[in-house]
Amino acid sequence: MSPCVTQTSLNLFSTRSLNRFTCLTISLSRVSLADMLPVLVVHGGAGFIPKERVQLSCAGVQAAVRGGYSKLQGQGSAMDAVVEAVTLLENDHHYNAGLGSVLNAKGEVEMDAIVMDGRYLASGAVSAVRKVANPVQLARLVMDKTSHLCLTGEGASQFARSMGFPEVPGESLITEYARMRWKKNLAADANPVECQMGKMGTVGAVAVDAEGNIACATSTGGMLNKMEGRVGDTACIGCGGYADNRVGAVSPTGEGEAIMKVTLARLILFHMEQGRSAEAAADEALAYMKERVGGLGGVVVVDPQGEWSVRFSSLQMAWAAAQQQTLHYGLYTGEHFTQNIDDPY
Ligand SMILES: NC(=O)C[C@H](N)C(=O)O
Repeated sequence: MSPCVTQTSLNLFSTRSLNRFTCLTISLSRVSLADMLPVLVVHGGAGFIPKERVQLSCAGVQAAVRGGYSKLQGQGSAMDAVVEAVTLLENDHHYNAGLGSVLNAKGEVEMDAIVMDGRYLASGAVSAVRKVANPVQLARLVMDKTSHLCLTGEGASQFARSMGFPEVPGESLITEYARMRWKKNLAADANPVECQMGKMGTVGAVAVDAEGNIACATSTGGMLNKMEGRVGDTACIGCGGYADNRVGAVSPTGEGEAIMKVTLARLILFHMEQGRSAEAAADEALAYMKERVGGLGGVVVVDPQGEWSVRFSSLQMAWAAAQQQTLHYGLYTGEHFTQNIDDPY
């Protein structure tokens, strides 16, 4: 189909002085739906990334968006794309998901993940799961092979074994960096939540495929030095993710307990149902979370037309998006770079 873009404007502005949120909007007028789709948006966690990890954190989200977008350009669905992107990020030790997850109070890895398919409101999740390299793929199996929405702990492990899902030694998911941060936060005067806000790193993705189907996926090691058995927002539908073909999809990151209190993903879609744009809805919900429960975080959002938004109330969030053969990416407030998706890094 020949492109019928008659006017495309890219608005990027920081409203930091007003509300301290990064505001990023792709606003397009008179663009056919076929030109806007497919689209994939990926995040690598809201927080602050130490200088020495910035470059690789940014490279990781770009690689993930390229991997997921190539699925969308082939026969892949939105679900295939978000699972591919999140799998790549789980395998990258620079993020708090899969390999490199933060450790719980006992010094062990326990992870949460969710997927949601906007066609049927189908969803699958795992919580407090161990010895699994790619929890997002196990979450997809929960969706595809069970009548349940979430399996936890040992039950999730048993299900994984029954499906022949590969088990890895728990130790193999632990990095030196994660162990160092765990030790540091064992000190009596430590503040793990504060420290975590310093370096978050949950990963997530939202996508709309060429058919207009919408999906989301999120994966995390949770909060630093959390209690054993703690279940965070990521495993909970409407909190750590939501996708509905009629409205859009959201993948959040941030302080899990705050996200759960305001059911952040569903709250954003509720605002979109009331007529707000993806950007305005995200902005309103993040502001509400901050004001009502003092929580910081970030989100990636898409709507059925392929309009997308990246918003965060934290200092940074590594993100990347792919649409119309263009790679978009950024990290700091107000930052937005673009390049052809086929060009080298
Ligand atoms: N890094 C994060 O985004 C943490 C995640 N939301 C959790 O609380 O489990």
